[in-house]
Order: sequence, then C-alpha cells, then structure tokens
Amino acid sequence: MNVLKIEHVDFSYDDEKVVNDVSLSFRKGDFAAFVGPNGSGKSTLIKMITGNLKPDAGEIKVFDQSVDKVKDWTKIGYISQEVRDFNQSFPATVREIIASNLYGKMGLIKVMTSSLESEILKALKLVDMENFINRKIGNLSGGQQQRVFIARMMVNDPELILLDEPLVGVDIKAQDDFYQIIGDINHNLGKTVIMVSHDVNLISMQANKIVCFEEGKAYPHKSDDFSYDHYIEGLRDTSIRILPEHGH
Ligand SMILES: Nc1ncnc2c1ncn2[C@@H]1O[C@H](COP(=O)(O)OP(=O)(O)OP(=O)(O)O)[C@@H](O)[C@H]1O
Repeated sequence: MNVLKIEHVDFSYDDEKVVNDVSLSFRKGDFAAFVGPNGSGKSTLIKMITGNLKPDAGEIKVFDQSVDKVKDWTKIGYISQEVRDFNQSFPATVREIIASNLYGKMGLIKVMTSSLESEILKALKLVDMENFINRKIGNLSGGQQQRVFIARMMVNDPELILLDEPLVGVDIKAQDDFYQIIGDINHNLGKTVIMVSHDVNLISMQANKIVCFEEGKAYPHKSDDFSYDHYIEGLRDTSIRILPEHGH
C-alpha cells in the first residue's frame, strides 16, 4: 500500500503556477528528501499534503484515501518551518506543549489522565528528554526544543511524518541528534518520513528517495541513482534540468 500518492497535482498562487503536474508515491518505511532551490514548490506541496492548501488539479491520497476525506489527522505528523520562529518567552512547560497535541483525546473538560501522562513520557523518552517534562520550553536550547517538537508530533503515533526544513538555525550537534532520532523513528518504528532540506549532502545520506524540485516540477530518484555532484552542477546552471529521470 502507498502511504502517500500524489497524482498530476497542479497549484497556482494567483496566476503563478508553482506546482506543475507533480506525481509521486511513497511506501511505508520510505525516507524521502525533498530538495531544490528556493521557490521551487516544496513547501507548497507539503501544505497540500497536510490539507492546508487544495490542489487546483490532480489528487493527493494518504493511506489510499483522498486528502479531502481524511478525518483522523493524528496519523500525519508535521513539523513546519515555523517551529524555528518559536517565541522564546512562551510560558508553557514541555508537558503542556506535548499535551496540546493530545486535546482530541482529552475529552470535553481537558483532563490529563494518567494514561495520557504516560503517553507524554513515552514520547519524551523517544527523544531522550523525559527529565525535562516540567521545564519551560522557552528556557531550552534550540536543539532541545527541536526534540520536544519531535516528541509532540510522536505522541499521536503518526504513520506519515512531514518535516519542512526543521534544521534551519540549529547547530551541527543538534542536527546530528535530529537525524539520529528521525532515523530511529524511520528504521525501528517503520514510520514514513518526508523531509524538506537544503542540506542535500547530509540528507542524501539518510534518505532512500530523493525528490528534486525545479520550477514546480518534481523529479524522483532512488538514493542509489542520486549524484550530489550532478545536483550541484545543475544548481550552478539553472537553465538545465537538475538530473535526468531514472525511469520513474
Ligand atoms: N502565500 C503565497 N502567496 C503567493 N505566492 C506564494 C505564497 N507562498 C509561496 N509563494 C510562491 O510560490 C513559489 C513556491 O514557494 P514554496 O514556498 O512552495 O517553495 P519552496 O521550494 O518551499 O522554497 P523554500 O526552499 O524557499 O522554502 C515561490 O515563488 C513563492 O514565492
């Protein structure tokens, strides 16, 4: 079964077509990298997968169901670019940040039961942050906040994980930790991961599929077929296609 199938999708902002006849599919356990220059349509496609934007044409299916019909959004985990703009003085604790993703399970009066508390602890253990549960999120380092946001996403046990440039502004050590955690979530828990990144060299070592975006088109490659050097050459001369397709 395809976890995600994108078929002939178009999207325009006003008159500018920014996603142009994109078709892609991803299976359970894939780790896909979305790479490409600024403005090539990566985030717009992610926003259509999360239902925040509607395609002008084509169809997006998650777990074999049209995205319009998805009722249980907890199966899709999403960390957006906006995480890095997080307000440092925000007063919430780590527990509250994670609980905010469990509101659907809390019932009308928003009571934190012991089973929800143990789900929060389990999610924090996954990112090695269980000792930080009572800390204020604003007092944590960027890398620690990043891990809390992974825990917040994982508390609902999503099957499809979408990460839109989550590593902007975090240091090398935190990037390594992030890849380690997401790699474990992908390998050990079998979750499907799609991650937008500008660090093509680093992500191409993690992903099994690399999707190169260029002017609204998307060209998928298996990581074995992907050449980082070709990719960089392509970026130097944007008039040529980044890479030839390999029969996809
Ligand atoms: N809300 C909007 N209104 C109008 N145009 C937009 C809007 N959001 C994005 N665009 C335009 O759509 C195009 C694709 O943007 P998108 O954010 O999808 O690209 P991207 O590949 O994710 O870029 P980046 O790597 O910079 O995040 C760009 O030309 C951008 O300026």
